[in-house]
Amino acid sequence: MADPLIVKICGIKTYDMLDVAIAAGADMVGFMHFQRSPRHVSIDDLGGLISAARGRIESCVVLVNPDNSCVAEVAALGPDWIQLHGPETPHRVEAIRAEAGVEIMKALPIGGAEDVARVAEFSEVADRVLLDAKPPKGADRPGGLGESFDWSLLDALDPSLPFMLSGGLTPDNVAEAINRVKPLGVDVSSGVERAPGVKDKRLIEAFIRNARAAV
Ligand SMILES: O=C(O)c1ccccc1N[C@@H]1O[C@H](COP(=O)(O)O)[C@@H](O)[C@H]1O
Repeated sequence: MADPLIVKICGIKTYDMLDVAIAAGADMVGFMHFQRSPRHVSIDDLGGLISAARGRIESCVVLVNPDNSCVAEVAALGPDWIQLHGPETPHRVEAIRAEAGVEIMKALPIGGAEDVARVAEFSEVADRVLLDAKPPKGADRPGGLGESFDWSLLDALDPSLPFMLSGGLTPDNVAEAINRVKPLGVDVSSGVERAPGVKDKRLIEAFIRNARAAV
């Protein structure tokens, strides 16, 4: 039997939406810790959200090119995962993984064949890779822009490399994405919001329902 699809709802900021994601059957939630994000959660608030998730759903804190003190501070809160969503090199991912002692998901921007060619080196040093759309030049953040990428680029990927898919997923396109790309899991933020940083219960439920129905 195929592995069950992992569904991650990212950019959760409130206890209500954490409860919604859990009740709707998500496997993971992501909390952003990046000042420029409309989903930014402070260190103080992260602690409470991670504790509220513990034992109910896997939690993941999203960081962008963090320094060692930020990694240590976040790891001490006890999330299941840290997602690295910046320009971290394979060497840096390896160092953070050793330092943090939690599982590491490395997000990689995909905009062309050269980006697909780099996935394998990160698969060796991270516990999981997440493939996201490459942000346009001048974007003020490296993700969470609701932009998708050309999924056919992934045809060139070694089929033995598992990955999660993100970037512009919505309740309307998630089934098509799953059938086309056959990812280990799917990750969404903007596509389940009614405004930047404001999650919508019905969209979260529809996203998870449509993702589960696709497999
Ligand atoms: O959400 C953000 O603002 C963000 C900021 C910096 C790095 C990553 C960010 N979000 C992550 O990007 C992917 C795709 O998001 P979307 O569904 O296209 O909006 C996802 O992992 C977000 O959590």
